[in-house]
Amino acid sequence: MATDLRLPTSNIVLPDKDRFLNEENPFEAMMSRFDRAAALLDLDPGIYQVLRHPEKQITVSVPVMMDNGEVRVFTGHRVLYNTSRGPAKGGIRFDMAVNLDEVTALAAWMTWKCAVVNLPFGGAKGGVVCDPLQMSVGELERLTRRYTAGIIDTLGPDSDVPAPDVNTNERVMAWIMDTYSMHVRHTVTAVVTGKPVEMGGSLGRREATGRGVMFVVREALAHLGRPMAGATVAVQGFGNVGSVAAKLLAEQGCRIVGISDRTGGFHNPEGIDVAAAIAHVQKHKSLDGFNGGDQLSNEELLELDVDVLVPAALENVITSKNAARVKARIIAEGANGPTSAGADAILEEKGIFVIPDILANAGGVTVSYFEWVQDRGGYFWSEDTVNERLRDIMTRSFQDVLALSRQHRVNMRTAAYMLSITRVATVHKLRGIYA
Ligand SMILES: NC(=O)C1=CN([C@@H]2O[C@H](COP(=O)(O)OP(=O)(O)OC[C@H]3O[C@@H](n4cnc5c(N)ncnc54)[C@H](O)[C@@H]3O)[C@@H](O)[C@H]2O)C=CC1
Ligand SMILES: O=C(O)CCC(=O)C(=O)O
Repeated sequence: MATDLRLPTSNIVLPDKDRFLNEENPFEAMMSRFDRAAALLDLDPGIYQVLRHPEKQITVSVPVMMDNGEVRVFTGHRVLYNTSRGPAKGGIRFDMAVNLDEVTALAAWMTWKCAVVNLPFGGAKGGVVCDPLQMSVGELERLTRRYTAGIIDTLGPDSDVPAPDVNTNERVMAWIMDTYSMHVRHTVTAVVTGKPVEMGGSLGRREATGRGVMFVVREALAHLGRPMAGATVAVQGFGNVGSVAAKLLAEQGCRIVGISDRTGGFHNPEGIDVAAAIAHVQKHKSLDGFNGGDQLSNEELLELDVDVLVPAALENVITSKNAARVKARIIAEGANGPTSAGADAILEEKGIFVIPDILANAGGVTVSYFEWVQDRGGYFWSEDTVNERLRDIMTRSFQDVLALSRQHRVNMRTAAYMLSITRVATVHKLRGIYA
């Protein structure tokens, strides 16, 4: 007879949700999806309580000597949401909008994301409240090193492994790796992923999130019986995720008819030259001044009549305020949390097929996992091997979530949460721990 893994029923009172009432609070957005899936799973009440709370929240003050001699003190956070399945994994962002609720939500999303693609990681996220676009390279390096020193106790290849996110990149990861290695007095490449290839980074990591978006869009179009060739696509955000997704979707025959970044966007029904847009951004740091077609706002881009919409910039760009006007047939969430919980029902009613963030943008952390494996093994793979293994994981995960959504007659987001919560809860039960 199989071992009974059920835990004793808990009588802990449900937490007060009042402090998360705002539709656009990312933690609320995450938690309302979690609650819906948990209810369908009939989750053990004790495990339900555990999974509603972050394991650890760290806040540090980060003093930095600016180039003009002034000392400024920045605030940084690192949140470990759940580590039952393995070391905490998740990016670090530098942005003025960073706050503890947002970082906690992003850390929870990392937990579900790693589980949905079945990586042996827990979830974490970090952030520093700053405007990196206004800082010199020297100031950014000092900020990064001091922030790393502030959170050093959590970091390590077996405990907490950062990666790039909004406004951070390979260079920032190199500084984190170096600062950590100096503290422990030997080189530890596996303490961060998304590093330069020359120092233990993986081939294919830079493109991995956008490539993963391309793979799930390909699966979704096939599922809906639509051809990839000629499918029209609009992409919001033209950074790491958006620009690579646009490039690879165009290579697959899609027509990229809309792109945007923080400076605004362009619409061209004939198709935008994505390579030229990437070259423009490399030279000018934004799409501003690019000759890409008719100018349009970010709000208008989201409402274009396209086959596929890829929000790949920020949270909460599709909310109950504009969801009714979204005309895309498929939304592939390249960003984390681009759709508010309030928008979910509206999109579902309109019959829009949403590939949720925790699945659609999991390509990045999947290749981060490959990088961690390669660093620990000291043996590096070819780019083709990385891309093939990424394709296999993204395709299989899409099909796993689709099968569950059909079985339970729920949308893809609820199915993705159900799959990942089940995987995390199962490990909690097996380990016999509540925290
Ligand atoms: N880099 C990665 O591997 C992963 C990133 N993500 C998520 O994807 C999203 C984008 O991340 P990255 O591409 O890495 O960041 P990035 O910093 O490389 O690019 C961000 C892009 O968004 C644009 N943007 C900023 N504010 C905007 C606004 N108000 N309206 C329109 N566009 C705006 C920027 O101009 C830039 O083009 C974030 O939600 C991030 O958490 C998710 C998984 C992995
Ligand atoms: O590559 C990673 O470890 C995490 C990337 C990330 O922050 C994300 O998927 O949101």
